[in-house]
Amino acid sequence: MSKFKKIETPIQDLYIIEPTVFGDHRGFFMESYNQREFAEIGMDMDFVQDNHSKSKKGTLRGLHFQTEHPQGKLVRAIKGQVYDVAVDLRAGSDTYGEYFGVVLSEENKKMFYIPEGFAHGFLALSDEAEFMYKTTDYYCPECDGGIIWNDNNINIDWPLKEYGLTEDDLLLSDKDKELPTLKESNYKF
Ligand SMILES: Cc1cn([C@H]2C[C@H](O)[C@@H](COP(=O)(O)OP(=O)(O)O[C@H]3O[C@@H](C)C(=O)[C@@H](O)[C@H]3O)O2)c(=O)[nH]c1=O
Repeated sequence: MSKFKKIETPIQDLYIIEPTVFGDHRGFFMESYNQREFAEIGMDMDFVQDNHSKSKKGTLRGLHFQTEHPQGKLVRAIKGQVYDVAVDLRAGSDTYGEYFGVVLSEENKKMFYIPEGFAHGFLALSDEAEFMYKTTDYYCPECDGGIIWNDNNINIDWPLKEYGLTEDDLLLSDKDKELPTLKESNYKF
């Protein structure tokens, strides 16, 4: 049996992955990725890049995708917690324009697999949040695509109030403040 548990979400091909955590008097050990064990649960992809970012509470990064060289992403929080969101942008998908969000934290150790064809973003919920992820294709700055975080039609229920945040507290990059709505961009993979 695989060391990784694959949990379905309401959106096809979008999965939460739970690792097996071995705790003892020293702390814990877990495999955060194992190609063979992932293949056992039907997740047979090749990762080529690992990323690590640190964010202050209220930082919102997203919603991002690459138009060419789309990236599948295996994401997790290694410090603090984030609300992580994927938006389905696959042409012909029954759930096109719909999102699914999940809290990923240092404590719950959940991972989220976001396949190619989705926009991705997250909100840092703890004073500091460190985020690590693997990607199936390389970073391509000239392929940058994105959708604005508060798109009315996608209507993401970002958990601001629950974490003592207001919209005024949000920290966004200049680039992310200027992203179009899904309607404006009409992007489909
Ligand atoms: C994403 C990325 C950025 N960079 C550089 C470019 C820039 O100078 C600096 C910060 O880049 P950004 O502002 O785009 O970083 P950020 O806003 O954290 O972008 C990331 O957001 C999350 C939600 C994702 O899903 C990722 O795929 C990626 O788009 O890091 C790389 O060198 N390699 C990379 O893979």
